[in-house]
Amino acid sequence: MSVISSSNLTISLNTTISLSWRSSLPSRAIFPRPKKPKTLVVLATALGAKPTVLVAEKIGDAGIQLLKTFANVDCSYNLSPEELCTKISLCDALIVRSGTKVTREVFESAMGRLKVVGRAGVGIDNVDISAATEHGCLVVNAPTANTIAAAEHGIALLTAVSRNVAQADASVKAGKWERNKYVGVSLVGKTLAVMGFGKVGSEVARRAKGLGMQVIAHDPYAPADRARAIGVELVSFEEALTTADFISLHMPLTPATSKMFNDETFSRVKKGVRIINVARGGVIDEEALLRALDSGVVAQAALDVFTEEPPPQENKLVRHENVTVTPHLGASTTEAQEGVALEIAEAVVGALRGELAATAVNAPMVPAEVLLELSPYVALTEKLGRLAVQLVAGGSGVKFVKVTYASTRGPDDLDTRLLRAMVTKGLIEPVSSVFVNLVNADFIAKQRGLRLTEERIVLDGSPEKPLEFIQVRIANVESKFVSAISNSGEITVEGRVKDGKPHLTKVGSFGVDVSLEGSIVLCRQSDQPGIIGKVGNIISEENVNVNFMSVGRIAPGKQAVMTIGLDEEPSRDALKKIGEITAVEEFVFLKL
Ligand SMILES: NC(=O)C1=CN([C@@H]2O[C@H](COP(=O)(O)OP(=O)(O)OC[C@H]3O[C@@H](n4cnc5c(N)ncnc54)[C@H](O)[C@@H]3O)[C@@H](O)[C@H]2O)C=CC1
Ligand SMILES: O=C(O)C(=O)COP(=O)(O)O
Repeated sequence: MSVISSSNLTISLNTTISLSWRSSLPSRAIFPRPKKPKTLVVLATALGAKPTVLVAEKIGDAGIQLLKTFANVDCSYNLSPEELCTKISLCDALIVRSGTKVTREVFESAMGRLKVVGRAGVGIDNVDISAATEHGCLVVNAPTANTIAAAEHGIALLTAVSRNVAQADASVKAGKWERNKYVGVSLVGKTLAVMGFGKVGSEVARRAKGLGMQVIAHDPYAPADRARAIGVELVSFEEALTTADFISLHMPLTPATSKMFNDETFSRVKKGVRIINVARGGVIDEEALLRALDSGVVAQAALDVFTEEPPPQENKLVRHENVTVTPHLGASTTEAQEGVALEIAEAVVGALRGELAATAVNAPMVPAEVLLELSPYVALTEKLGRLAVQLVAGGSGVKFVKVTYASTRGPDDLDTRLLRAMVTKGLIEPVSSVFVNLVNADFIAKQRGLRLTEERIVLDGSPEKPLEFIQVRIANVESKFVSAISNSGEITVEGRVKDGKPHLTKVGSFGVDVSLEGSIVLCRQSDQPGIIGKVGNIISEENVNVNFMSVGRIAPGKQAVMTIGLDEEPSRDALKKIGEITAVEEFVFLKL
């Protein structure tokens, strides 16, 4: 049975697919690893006890209510870094805004339990994404619900600086009446440079045009047609700097944008420019801005965000008479906060349920339809990885793995990121204590020096099924089952999906056919009558059920490989007896 709720991508399948759980969970894990049916999960399998979500900063009530329908919700605000690290090992998810630093220490302190960090907002510069990825923790954000609020705040600051609203307000409240001092500048006909033409930047541009401004934008990644559609010209950084009367910042804080506005940039701006920053404090070198304000190069600045928040008391920018400040209020409207809270609660609950989050920051997004179609192949790839690595003789390290996908579909119609992650999971988990999921698969592979390359074979035929067969090959190793080495000198296993179930269809150069469930015995014997009966007897004496059996031979009377699928694990004694059958040349027992 498969269930899909199209609205938010809930998928339940009878197949055994887990992108995150190890076969043996630590006892503190709150979700028991389910038997059947299993759920296609990325991060967790929500059966049994409720997960725990720590909400470390205030979010809208609608989000909290939604979280409570699925999880135990611990709203603990103003935690010190130490308190957060202490609490986190008891939590499956953490929700923060911009005020909490989710550092490497937080992920380390979580000791594997933290499955998802939800950033209730856009900027994820307060979350150590590399550390999250390395720990297999998904990071999701809420990228759309506060766009308008941030754009409106940008416009509020733009109009406030142009008319000295904040300064004049303070002056009147101080008992003064300084009409000549606070003469402003008009916006109409002035040039506004929007730096960062994304969601917020384009909404600011749209509104500024309504105020009669000439709007230009600089954004190396923005599509020109989107700008054209709202009458905005995309220009170079240089042109934006040198022609703008007002500059409004709307790019993310990244290593590339850090201190993008510095002494050198300020030396190129039009004298008397006014700067609005509702993005991130770190995109401006604050000391350089102070110098530019003092020299009159920058006439005024309006800042909602600061390098350090809250800024220290003695911060000269905050106290500067030509600077208008607000305490990171861009997203703070009632409407935006309700929207953000719902957006992040849905993303976090979805992730805990095992859905692939649409707002994932550190994992590839795989659409629901693709996920459903690929699910049996996801199981197949993990199992092929598991089998292949168990065929490696002790002592030989796995470094070079090739995965071949044979499909009638063109490479653009086949997204293999999920399959690749699952091969990595299958290869690494049986021989280590790490757990691998879609988030950390590439990182873990790299860390272990595992080079996994992918290859496509494009077959003729109708592209109804996504894949015909998948082959996993391990090069430069010895095998404990010599017959698993194909003519190319690599351990080779190949599988297909038959009736929705993963099957092993080739080992080395031998064609086999066994359903990949339970465990299997691979056995090479000289092809002669009676062997199947002898092996079958030994297994049945153990009361172990044989679920599948196939024999593939090179030629009559020569060698054959028998593949036996077993529901339970036979005793060592039984395995020894199989090895003692005279015609059996080699055999291996593999757990799936
Ligand atoms: N003050 C506040 O409360 C809020 C602040 N923000 C901040 O506003 C910023 C923008 O948010 P969104 O528009 O939602 O993000 P977005 O991702 O939609 O847009 C960011 C744009 O910046 C562009 N960009 C990246 N590097 C650039 C560079 N070197 N030069 C110019 N453009 C560059 C990107 O191409 C993208 O189009 C983020 O930093 C976010 O954290 C967002 C919401 C509220
Ligand atoms: O969404 C963003 O990037 C913001 O800066 C909003 O931050 P906040 O959630 O208000 O702390």
